[in-house]
Amino acid sequence: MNFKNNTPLPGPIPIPIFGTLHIIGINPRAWYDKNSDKAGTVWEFYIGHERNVVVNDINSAEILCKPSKRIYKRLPFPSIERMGLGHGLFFNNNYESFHKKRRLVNRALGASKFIRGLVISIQNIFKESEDIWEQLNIKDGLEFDFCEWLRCFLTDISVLQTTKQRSYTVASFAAKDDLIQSEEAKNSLKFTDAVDKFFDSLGFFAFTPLFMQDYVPGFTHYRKKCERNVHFLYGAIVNIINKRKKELDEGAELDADLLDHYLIAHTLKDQGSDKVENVASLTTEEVSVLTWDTLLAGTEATANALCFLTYFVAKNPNVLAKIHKEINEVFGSDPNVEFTLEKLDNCHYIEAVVKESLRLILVSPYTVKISDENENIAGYDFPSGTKFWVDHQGLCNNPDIWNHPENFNPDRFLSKNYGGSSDITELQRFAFSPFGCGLRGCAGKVVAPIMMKTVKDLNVRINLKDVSSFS
Ligand code: HEM
Repeated sequence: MNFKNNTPLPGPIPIPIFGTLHIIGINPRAWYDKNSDKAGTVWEFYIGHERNVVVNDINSAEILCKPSKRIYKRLPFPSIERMGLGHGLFFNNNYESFHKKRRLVNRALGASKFIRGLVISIQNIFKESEDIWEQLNIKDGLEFDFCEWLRCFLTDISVLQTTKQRSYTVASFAAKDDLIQSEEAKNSLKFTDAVDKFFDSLGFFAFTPLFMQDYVPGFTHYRKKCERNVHFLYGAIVNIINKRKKELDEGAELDADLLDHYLIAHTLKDQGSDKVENVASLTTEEVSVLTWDTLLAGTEATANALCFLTYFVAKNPNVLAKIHKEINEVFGSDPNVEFTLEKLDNCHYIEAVVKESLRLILVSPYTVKISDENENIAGYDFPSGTKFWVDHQGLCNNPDIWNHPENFNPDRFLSKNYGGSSDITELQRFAFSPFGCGLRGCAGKVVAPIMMKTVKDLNVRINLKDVSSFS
């Protein structure tokens, strides 16, 4: 194993097979900060024998974040590609194929019919949650793991929007399985359980060198277990798609959700512009992988971001009071009022709260960019194929860019017209990167804040008591 390279950089000393993985420990951020403090703006570490370069300065980030065909590849997941999931969007590092899928996903997620449908689904599933709590006859309040509930809630929404299927994770969570007796509910729980397991395995797939996954007994056993889970999940998605294809062939009405969007893309039923360009429609396999990608990319990230948001709001009663005030002004006092996109657009303060929370703690603190050409970054020459880590958490919390970045201050994102102090500079606009950057930046970056706003507005109906103990 050879750790020599043309541009030696400071960084922890690697060992064969593990590289520097074994010393990262359970708090990768602390490890990262320690190395950055010691080594400065550019340093390196190794995943197995693969070199990874960390860059912390804004100029390097600007180069790596440019939307350019030169730097569009993300960290490869060879074992996931081996399972056939590399030709969708998230794990796709083939430019032509990625570009075709990305345009399609952008179009699907940006369609106003889709966004309106999403807002309605969120309200309906929230109402179900409220009904379940009522059925459980909860009078004096309910203590529950709010983040876990959010995760279930987001899972039900994402499954519905991407596969048209009802899942019952909220019901199962709130009722502790009592209300989940039907075959349909049991199957849906198996499906969402497999989704959870896939998330759990992602870290393993990303950071365990292929050699270890294939040849070191404990690791090989775990890889096989994860593969069985992927095959189950993938098979379930293919079944859903075949069923829907048949319904559409038999003349079923089109819905505004993602599945129908992918199924009719580039066919005669497609009202979008791509039809004109004579692009081939998607195969069942491609629709399955795209469904997989949008289901998985959106759920966990949004649920985690909402957990952080709730934490900050609970810790800042003055912010909660302002949210209540805005909701009363925009929606009135009737808790059953329908949420519309137009009304959500008027929630300027809540939008600022969402942004500030996304800035302060990032769901994905780093992204990895791989250049297809030689690059000169921070004064060093790097060969093509170098893996660069961009520190978005650092960009969003850099004291040279943000005034008191450690404070939770939604006013910094609220325009003066609405009582805030916002005067966001070009540099801040660039540095605000919770959704990553460049060609591979989050495909859900428009829809995610709308989801967060809707959920937050609805959540205000849950009385956050005893906020001091919220941790
Ligand atoms: C607050 C919620 C979310 C956060 C913080 C978030 C963050 C991110 C980040 C950091 C990336 C990687 C970007 C990069 O490599 O530069 C990403 C990719 C992606 N996200 Fe999100 N995301 C969120 C919600 C969503 C939602 C709701 C969807 C879709 C329904 C979605 C779909 C995607 C997809 C498809 C990709 C892969 C894009 C590509 O490879 O071209 N995300 N997201």
